[in-house]
Amino acid sequence: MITFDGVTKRYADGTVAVDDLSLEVPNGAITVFVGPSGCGKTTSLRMINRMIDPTEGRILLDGKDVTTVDPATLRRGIGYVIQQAGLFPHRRIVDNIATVPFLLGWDKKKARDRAMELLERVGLDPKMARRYPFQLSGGQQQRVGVARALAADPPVLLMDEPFSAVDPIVRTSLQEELLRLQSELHKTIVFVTHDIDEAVKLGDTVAVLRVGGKLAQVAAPADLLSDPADDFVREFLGRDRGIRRLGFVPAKNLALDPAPEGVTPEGHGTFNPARDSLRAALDASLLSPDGLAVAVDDDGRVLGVVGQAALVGAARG
Ligand SMILES: Nc1ncnc2c1ncn2[C@@H]1O[C@H](COP(=O)(O)OP(=O)(O)OP(=O)(O)O)[C@@H](O)[C@H]1O
Repeated sequence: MITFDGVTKRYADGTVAVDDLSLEVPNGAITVFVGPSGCGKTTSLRMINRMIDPTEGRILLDGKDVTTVDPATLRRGIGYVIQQAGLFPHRRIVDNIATVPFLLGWDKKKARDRAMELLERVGLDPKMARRYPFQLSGGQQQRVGVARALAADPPVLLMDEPFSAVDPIVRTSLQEELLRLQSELHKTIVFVTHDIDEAVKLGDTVAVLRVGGKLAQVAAPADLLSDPADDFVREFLGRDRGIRRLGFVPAKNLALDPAPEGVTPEGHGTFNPARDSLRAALDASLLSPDGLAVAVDDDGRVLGVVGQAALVGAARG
C-alpha cells in the first residue's frame, strides 16, 4: 500500500503543486489520479519514486517513509511508464526492455530471455525485438514502454499519461491490454491522466484533483458517477453520467422472462448476463424493435428476455 499522509509540495518559486494530500493507494489495484492540467498529478506521482521530494508530509510505501530509502533501491521496486514511452533511440527494442535487468547485473541471456517473454506479453511480435524505436508505431512504442517497466517484476507501477500521445483506436487497445495484463499480474498501479473517461475505465479507485493540488474526491468509478462530491467534480465528469454509471452495474441480477415465441437473437439486441453490464442490456433493448433485450449465454443460447420497464427499474435500483 502507498499512503499519502498530509503531503504538500511547494516549488522554489512558491507554486503549491500539491496541497495537503492524504490518500491510500491499495495494493494490487489501479488507482487513477485525474484532473485538469496543472492540478499536481505528475508531481504527486513523482513523489512516490522520489524524483521529487515533498515539502511537508510523508509518503509511505508498505509503511516505510520513501524519503528514508535510497532512490536507486526504491526505484528497483517501482516501474515507471511515461508519455511517448521515452525509449532509448539507439538501443534495440529487446535491449530497451532489458534496461533494468542489465542495470541489476542479470546475465545478458537471462535479461534478453525475460525481455522476449515480456514483448509477447504486451502483445508484440517477437520480430520487433531487433528493431530500433523509430521503426515502431507510437502504440507499439508505448507497449515497449510498459514491457520495460515490468522487466524486473516490480510490485508497483507508476504510469504518467502513458496513452495520451496515440490515436483513439490505439489508445482503446492499449487500455484493454493494460486491464488484461493487470488481471494476470495484480500490480499496485498509480495511473495519471487528464481524461476522465480513461480514468473511470481503468481505475478501481479514482482520485479527482483540482488546480491548486487539492483532492476533490476519491471513489470507485460507479460511486463517482452517481455521487459527485461537488460542482467541480460534476462538471469534470461531464455529460451522460447516469448512462455511464450503468456500465459498472453487472447485468447478472436482472430477472429474465421466458422468451416469447419467435423471439430470437437475430433481429434483436443481445447481451450476456454473465459478462455484460446493465448499460449493454439497455443498449440491446434499444436495438430491438419490440424493446426486448435477449439474454444469451457464451454459446449464444437464449436464456430469456428483459423489457425496458424492468431495465429502467433495475437502473434506478
Ligand atoms: N519545477 C517546477 N517549478 C515550479 N512550478 C512547477 C514545477 N513543476 C511543476 N510546477 C507547477 O506545479 C503545478 C502542478 O504541476 P504538475 O506537472 O504536477 O501538474 P499536472 O496535473 O501533472 O499537469 P499536466 O496535466 O498539465 O501535466 C503546475 O502549476 C506547474 O506549473
